[in-house]
Amino acid sequence: FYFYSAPENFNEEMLRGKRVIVTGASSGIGEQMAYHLARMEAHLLLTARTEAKLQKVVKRCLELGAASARYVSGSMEDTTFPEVVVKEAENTWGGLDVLILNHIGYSYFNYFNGDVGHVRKLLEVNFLSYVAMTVSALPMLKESEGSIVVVSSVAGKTAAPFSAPYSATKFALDGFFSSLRHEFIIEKVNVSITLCILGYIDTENAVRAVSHAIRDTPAPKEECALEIVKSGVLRRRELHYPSRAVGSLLLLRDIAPDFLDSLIRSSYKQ
Ligand SMILES: NC(=O)C1=CN([C@@H]2O[C@H](COP(=O)(O)OP(=O)(O)OC[C@H]3O[C@@H](n4cnc5c(N)ncnc54)[C@H](OP(=O)(O)O)[C@@H]3O)[C@@H](O)[C@H]2O)C=CC1
Ligand SMILES: CC(C)CCC[C@@H](C)[C@H]1CC[C@H]2[C@@H]3C(=O)C=C4C[C@@H](O)CC[C@]4(C)[C@H]3CC[C@]12C
Repeated sequence: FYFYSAPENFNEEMLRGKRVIVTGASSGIGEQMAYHLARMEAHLLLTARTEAKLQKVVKRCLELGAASARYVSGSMEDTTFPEVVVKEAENTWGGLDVLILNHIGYSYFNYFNGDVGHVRKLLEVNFLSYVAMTVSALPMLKESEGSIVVVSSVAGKTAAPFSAPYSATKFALDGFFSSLRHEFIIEKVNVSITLCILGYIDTENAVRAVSHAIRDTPAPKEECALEIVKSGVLRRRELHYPSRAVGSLLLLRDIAPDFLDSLIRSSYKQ
């Protein structure tokens, strides 16, 4: 169906020697992706703000078998930082195979408080920096016929309460990257774009933010991270994880949107 052939089955050797950038790799799902990629013997460039955490993750990646692992620390609130990260990859590897965009800025989980400045900042960190990373990395990705992986959420396909700014940034990713995917196909640019639609995952930050308010049991971050890596390498269009829960949610969204909305509200503790 696509003009390029996408492999059917995943094999860990597909990552051996591949040059991969992972953003938001100091904790949560990004950290777990780094460990999977390390086991698969990829070259890693990790980024996030906290240098001390990145040092520990890099050390662990080297122990796990990464072909190489380094980090560059900085904040995606800084509009020059995306290019700094990509330049680091260019200088060390002279190319890039996979760009995994995963970081998010801090969101409060509550009624929208009218703080427009927060929305602006979150759009910069969660959305515009993804665009800037893609623009900088695209020449190398075209050259390698590589892959872009964009980590989003069910909140980027259907809205839930207490996450208005966050949800807006995730919807923006879908609009931008799904449009770009069309253009790549039209222009025969052989760079895949995988949008990852995740449900509630058991990362420390997410559990701290929502466990008091949400009844659901979160899915494991280790398995989630592996599924993201696999779907990117297999050049899938979208990943739905956990697959049944996200699948039913999206089906309901299209056939019974009011019912889905009431289900979502009833999953919140009163
Ligand atoms: N956990 C969940 O329930 C769900 C998560 N997702 C998505 O999965 C992805 C990962 O989420 P999760 O692992 O839970 O998140 P975490 O909060 O665990 O990790 C976020 C990462 O982003 C980094 N980060 C935070 N602020 C900035 C900044 N200003 N500039 C650069 N990096 C920054 C953090 O490191 P540092 O603080 O050192 O900068 C950290 O490495 C996100 O895209 C999220 O939207 C989607 C659905 C559900
Ligand atoms: C049918 C229902 C069970 C489905 C409802 C699922 C809703 C409630 C779940 C699914 C995705 C979840 C959000 C998410 O994507 C990531 C984060 C970032 C974290 O740092 C703070 C919490 C936050 C905003 C989650 C909040 C709760 C969300 C909206």
